[in-house]
Amino acid sequence: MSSKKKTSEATSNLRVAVRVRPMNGTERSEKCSNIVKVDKVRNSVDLKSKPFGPFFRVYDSDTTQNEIYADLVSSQIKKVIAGFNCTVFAYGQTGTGKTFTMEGGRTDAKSSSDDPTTGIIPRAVEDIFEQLENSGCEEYSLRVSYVELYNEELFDLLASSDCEDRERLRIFDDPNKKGVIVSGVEEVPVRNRSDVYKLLQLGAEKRRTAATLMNMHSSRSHSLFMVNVVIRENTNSGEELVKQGKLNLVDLAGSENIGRSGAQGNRAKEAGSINQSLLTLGRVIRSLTTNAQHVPYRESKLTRLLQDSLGGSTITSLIATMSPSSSNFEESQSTLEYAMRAANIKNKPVCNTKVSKKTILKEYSDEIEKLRRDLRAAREKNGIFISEESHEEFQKNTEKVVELEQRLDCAVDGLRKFAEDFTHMDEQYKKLFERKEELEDRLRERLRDMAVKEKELADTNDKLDRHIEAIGVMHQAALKSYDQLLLSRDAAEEMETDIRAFWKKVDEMGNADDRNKEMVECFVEQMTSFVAKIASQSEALKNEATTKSESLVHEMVQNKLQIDSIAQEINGNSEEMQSTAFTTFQKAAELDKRVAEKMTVITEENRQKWDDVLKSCTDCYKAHSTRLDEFNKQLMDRLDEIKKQVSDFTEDVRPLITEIRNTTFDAVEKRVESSSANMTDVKTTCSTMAQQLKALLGQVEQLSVRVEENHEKQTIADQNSHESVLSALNSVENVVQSLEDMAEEQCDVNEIDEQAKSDLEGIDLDHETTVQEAREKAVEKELEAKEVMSTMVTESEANRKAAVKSFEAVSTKCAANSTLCQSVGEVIQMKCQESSKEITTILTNYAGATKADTNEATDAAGKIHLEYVNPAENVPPREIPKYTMSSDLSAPPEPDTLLGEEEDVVGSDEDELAKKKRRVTSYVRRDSLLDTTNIFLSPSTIRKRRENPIDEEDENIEN
Ligand SMILES: Nc1ncnc2c1ncn2[C@@H]1O[C@H](COP(=O)(O)OP(=O)(O)OP(=O)(O)O)[C@@H](O)[C@H]1O
Repeated sequence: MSSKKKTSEATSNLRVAVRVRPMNGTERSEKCSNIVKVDKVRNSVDLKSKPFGPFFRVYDSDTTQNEIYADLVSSQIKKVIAGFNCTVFAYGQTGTGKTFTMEGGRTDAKSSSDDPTTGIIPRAVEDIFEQLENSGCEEYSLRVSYVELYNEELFDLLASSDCEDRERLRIFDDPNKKGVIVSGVEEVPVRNRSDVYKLLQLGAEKRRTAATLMNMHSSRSHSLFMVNVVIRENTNSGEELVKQGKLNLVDLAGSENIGRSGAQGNRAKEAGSINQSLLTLGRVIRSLTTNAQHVPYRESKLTRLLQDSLGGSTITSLIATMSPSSSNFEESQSTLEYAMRAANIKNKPVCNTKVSKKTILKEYSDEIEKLRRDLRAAREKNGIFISEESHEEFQKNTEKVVELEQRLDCAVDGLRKFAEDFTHMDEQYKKLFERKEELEDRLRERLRDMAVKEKELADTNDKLDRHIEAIGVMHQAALKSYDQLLLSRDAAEEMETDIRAFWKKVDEMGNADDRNKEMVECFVEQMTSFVAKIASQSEALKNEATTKSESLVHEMVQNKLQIDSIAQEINGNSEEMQSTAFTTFQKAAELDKRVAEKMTVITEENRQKWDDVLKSCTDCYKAHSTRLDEFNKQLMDRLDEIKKQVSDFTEDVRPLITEIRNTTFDAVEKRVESSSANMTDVKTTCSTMAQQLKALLGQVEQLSVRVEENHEKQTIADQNSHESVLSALNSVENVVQSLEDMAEEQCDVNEIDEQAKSDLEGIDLDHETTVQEAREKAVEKELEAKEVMSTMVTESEANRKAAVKSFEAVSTKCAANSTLCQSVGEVIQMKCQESSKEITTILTNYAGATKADTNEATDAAGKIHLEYVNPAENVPPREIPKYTMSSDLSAPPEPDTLLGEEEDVVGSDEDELAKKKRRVTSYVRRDSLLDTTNIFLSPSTIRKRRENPIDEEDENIEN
């Protein structure tokens, strides 16, 4: 009611979410591209890479209806139940999914579980019911109203009247609140979930839709679905408090480009009206976000209806829907800008406080009374308007009367609804009370039952205590028996073990005796055969040894004879070697001597010849040089003479110059001829000298070959002198050659003659020096050769003497060895004969002794008589002694005697007790009987059986 006090929360921004629907068939067929990217991390949307946001939430085309509801709306339902007013509205371009988001995909759905495309409105109502039930709230009332705003006219979608004559609804400002009152709207009570689906279907049928180019079922109006929740609480003082919350779910008509949507006629008018109201909404949003002084709520009915949701005390969420397609770029951009702006709107949510029933009734009656008064006054006022001028005022007053009447109707209607709600909640309370009574009766009955059961339980506990006591006594007795049995059984076990060991030993001894007897018999047999074998083997050995020793002696005699002959041979050989060596050494000495002498002679001859050759060579060169000098001199004289004649002629007879020239030419020719002749002589002489030198060279080579053949050692020593001789001869040859060359050259030029002469002189000089050096080297080498020879002769003499000495020593040793061979051979022969005799004697003795031994062993083996005593004879029979039996042990007390009489037990309790009794009995029996009869069970087996659950034992016994 108007006078309800409210508690406020902190300021909060409008919660704006953006939802992008999937591409539709038209967009896909037109091959439009996706220009929208949803960033769920940053809660922003990129449109053609331009970012918008951040928003409260962003949902891509894959997001389900359920996800959006759970994420965005569910929390608001809690607030509604807590007493807040909440609004969720969808805004966006036509065909982008506002109706799909708010209402869902199907109109015939029966519940959200039946259809996953179910929208926010049905889910919200379902959720309200669920949350009310879960919160344990028993007294509540839900009313829904559903209106549409079409062409700036408000119509009730739940009114019973037909489509055509639907009554327009009026809106009044609520003087006490920031909102409006919709006069005459149906507020249909909803008692369960399915009611909502029916109402939605009814509303959807009435809502104005039409096919446009953008949407086959385009909503041509804005729709507002309102849920009013009234909750009653009863205080301890018996006061009734009422709490109210309201949920507005708004599906706006889509903003549209009339050109693109193809709207014409009525459709174009609708679109214009839709765009107009959306424009006003935009202006309101802008004013709210720019802190403008005036907010134009009153400019459209839409903004009047949403006044409290925009900048008021309502908790508001806006879902901006958009297409991903490039074809809707501009509309999408405008939607996102709109959403960005709306996100800045600040609301101050206020919680409606709980008001008592009395207060509400008083408020209603006060308001109705006031309205009646006002109405009366207005009607009375109408009665006094008589003049024409006051007609306008009359008109105004009439309107006021009508408004007051409607307000009064509203207030009365409100009171009626309140009374209805209360009646409904009273009914709920009555039902609750009845249920409570019923529950209390049941509780009392249960308590009575419980008292009886407690008594029975106490009795049973007593019995159980006695049972437990009895079981304890039996258990002690059984334990005692068990301990006794264990002791007896341990003793018996020990004895049994001893007896078994004894019998085992007796058996083992018998077996061992059998085996020993067999072994001794076998041994005697083996010994006998062994002795016989030994005897025969020793006889054979004796015979074989005799044969072998005789053959050995024979072989030794042969060997001795061979050694004798070898010794004699050594003797002969040593003598022969001695004489041969002597002769050889003598020959070698002589040879050495002869070689030395011969070498000396050859060397001497060689030197002599070499000297002669060199001397003749020197002489020859000297003579040649002299003759060359003379020739040169003659040549020069004659040239001087010619020169003189030529100069005389030139001076005396110039006209005869030609003749003189000819004469001179002739003279020159002659001189050249004579020079040629001289040259030929010189050449001949030179070639003769060369031949002589070559012959000498041949002799020298022969000599050197001989020297090489005679003595190899001398060759090494002479090698150096031979090489020097060869080099000297080479240089002589070179000189001869150069002399020949020079002689030829001299024919042409006097200067060359001069040069040749001086060269020749130089060569002569060199030659002499070389010859002299060669001579000196030859003398040196000869001395060296002689020295080597004498050293060699001395060494060979010494060697020879040493060799003779060693030969003598060797031959002496050979003779001694030969003698030793002979004597050793004789000793071997003698020893062999002796050994042979001894071996024969030993073997004879051994054979005799072996025979005696074997006879003795055979006798001894024959004398062995084995005695066999059976250990199993004369021993007590194999019987296990008898041990203490269960009858000798003190029997455990019977459980019946311990438990006493059970006459007072009846019915099923008797069965129960009998069962327990049986279990105890079986337990005792099992412990006493099983343990005593199976005396040879191992302690671990018995322990295991004791530890088995009684029920299992029971089963075994019963089986
Ligand atoms: N998220 C979605 N997933 C699947 N289909 C969708 C989705 N959103 C919208 N649609 C489909 O797109 C079509 C248009 O959606 P809807 O009628 O809800 O748009 P609108 O915004 O209410 O349009 P108008 O403003 O013209 O009434 C429908 O067929 C609907 O089923």
